[in-house]
Amino acid sequence: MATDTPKETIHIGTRTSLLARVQADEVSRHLRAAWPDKHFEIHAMKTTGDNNQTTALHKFNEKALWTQELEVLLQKGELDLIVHCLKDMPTQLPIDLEIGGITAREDPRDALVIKPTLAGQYKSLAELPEGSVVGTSSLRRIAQCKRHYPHLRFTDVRGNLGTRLAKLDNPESEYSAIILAVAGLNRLGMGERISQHLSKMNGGMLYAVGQGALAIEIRKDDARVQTLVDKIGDSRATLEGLAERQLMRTLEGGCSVPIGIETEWVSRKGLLDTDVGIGVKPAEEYHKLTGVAQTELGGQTAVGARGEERGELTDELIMRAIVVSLDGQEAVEAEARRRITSVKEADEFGFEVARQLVGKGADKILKQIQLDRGIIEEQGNA
Ligand SMILES: NCc1[nH]cc(CCC(=O)O)c1CC(=O)O
Repeated sequence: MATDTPKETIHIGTRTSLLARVQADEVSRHLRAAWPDKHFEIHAMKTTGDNNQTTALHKFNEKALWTQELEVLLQKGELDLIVHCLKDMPTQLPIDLEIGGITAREDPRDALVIKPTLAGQYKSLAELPEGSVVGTSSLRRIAQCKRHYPHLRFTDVRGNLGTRLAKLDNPESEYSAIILAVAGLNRLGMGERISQHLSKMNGGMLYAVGQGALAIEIRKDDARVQTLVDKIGDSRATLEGLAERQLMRTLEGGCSVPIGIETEWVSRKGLLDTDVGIGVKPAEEYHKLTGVAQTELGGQTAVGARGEERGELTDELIMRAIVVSLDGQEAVEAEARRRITSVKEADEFGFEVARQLVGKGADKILKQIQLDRGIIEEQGNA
């Protein structure tokens, strides 16, 4: 009779919130399906961010608010991988750790959730009456909202997702609505509470770098764990996530700075109607921007995907980004599109869009925010 050799155990770290546990479960389920001969064990622990629910997030100097305690265990070998919301990860990781992969991204948009007693009457930020209080602690959300909805007021709301919803739902609370990530609500099965899905096109709100994506942090050069992660990573989510983070890193953003982003993949095979270079983009300019080939079609200059010539799909990433001043008065926007097939290209693309933003004055907005923050914090300490 064959003796059962014990399965190798892989230790997964996560935070203790319900959302964090659901996310770790999701990743562990994918890992188990991909690696049935291994045993995956989840360990949940509190981080600095979990232990302090009152201080406004942007007042923390420590950027590794949600990650550090777990990273120490990963470094010691007590954990083999950590599941994080990509959005909560600092752009600079400890030198000996890295992102091993990013799984398929949930809906990255922001969501408007309205107080139950008002939800029948109002459906969007634009409809909320003058002076309504919207709860959010995110400078990015506040700055973009102030820009488009000067009739609303914004107040901090902290705590995990359940706590925030409970504060909103309390009929005595000041909040008429709160803004949360769609992804968190969906993962907890509360997507039906969403009144409005916000985007650049709908409400003029761009999401946070990494929002809606789960990243798996591992020890650098840990080939054993990297092999496990490779089977569950999603190449598009990984490349777009890394491109977004490179933009943020270049702008030295961190989660405390109002940078909004949208990334979108476009798959193209052959010529698209919109590529015919009449009334759209001069083909030559398009070629310079994208490297995509030009052809002559019945006297008209047209541009077509290089992929057509080789009979393959061309994957292009569109990135839209915005940097907004805290009062919403100033904003700088950029948009670019490029074929991305490697981490190197993703990094270059993020860097290029960041440079475009700086060229338009984003650095001045960011500098002013640093100055303002100094003043705000001094007042807070008085
Ligand atoms: N610490 C905030 C945080 N980090 C990740 C999410 C949502 C889920 C995600 O972006 O994957 C949230 C809550 C929110 O913004 O509503």
